[in-house]
Amino acid sequence: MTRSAITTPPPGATLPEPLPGAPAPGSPLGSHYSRCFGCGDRHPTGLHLSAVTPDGVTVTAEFTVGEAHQGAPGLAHGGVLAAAMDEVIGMSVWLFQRPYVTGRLETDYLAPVPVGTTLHLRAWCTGMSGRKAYLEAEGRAGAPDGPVAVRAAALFIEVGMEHFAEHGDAQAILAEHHEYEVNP
Ligand SMILES: CCCCCCCC(=O)SCCNC(=O)CCNC(=O)[C@H](O)C(C)(C)COP(=O)(O)OP(=O)(O)OC[C@H]1O[C@@H](n2cnc3c(N)ncnc32)[C@H](O)[C@@H]1OP(=O)(O)O
Repeated sequence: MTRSAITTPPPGATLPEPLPGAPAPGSPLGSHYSRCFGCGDRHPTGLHLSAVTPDGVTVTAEFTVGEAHQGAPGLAHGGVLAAAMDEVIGMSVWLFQRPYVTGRLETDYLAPVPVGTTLHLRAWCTGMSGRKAYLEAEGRAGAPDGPVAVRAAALFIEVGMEHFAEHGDAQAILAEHHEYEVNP
C-alpha cells in the first residue's frame, strides 16, 4: 500500500486487543444503521456488506458489485469501491467500542472490478495513538485469496456521540441505538 505519512502510525502507536464483549469469532456483525449506504439492509442500492470478525479486532466482509454500482459500463465505480473500503474499515473501528469517523481515506485501484464480482474485503488496524486510529483494508476479487483489486489506508478520528446528534439526525440514532446517550 502506498500510504502517506498521514495514514502511517507514529512511533509509539499501539495495536488494539479484543475488548470484553467483542463479538464471538465468526459471528456476524450487524449493521450500525439500517439506511447506511455500506451496510444497511434497508438501503435499496447500497453495498449490503455482510461482515464477520475472525478475532475481535479485524473484520472480513463480502460485497457483490451490482448494476447500481457501475462507473464505466459493466465495471464498478471507483467511488463505490472507496465506499466499500471506508465501510469495512468503519466496521473494524466499531469493535473498539468508541465512535470514530473517517478523517482521511487513501485508495489504490489495482484491477477493474466487473459487475457480478464478489469482493472479499478485510480491514485491520495498524496503530492507535490518542484519538487517532490508523487502518488498512483490501478487496480481493472472487475469493478470499483472489487477486487484490483495491487497497486502502485510512486515518479515523474518535469523536463523541454528540458529533452524530449535532450534525446528523438524533432521532434516527435514538430509534436504532437505544444504548447510546446522545443528549446527556
Ligand atoms: C455511528 C457509526 C459511524 C460509521 C462511520 C463510517 C465512516 C464514515 O463514513 S464517517 C463520515 C465521513 N467523515 C466525516 O464526516 C468526518 C468529517 N470531519 C469532522 O467531523 C472533523 O474534521 C473531525 C471530527 C474528523 C476532526 O475534527 P475535531 O474533532 O475538531 O478534531 P481536530 O482537532 O480537527 O483533529 C484531531 C486530530 O486529527 C487530525 N486530523 C483530523 N482530520 C484529519 C485529516 N483529514 N487528515 C489528517 N489529520 C486529520 C488533526 O490534525 C488533529 O491532529 P493533532 O491532534 O495531532 O493535532
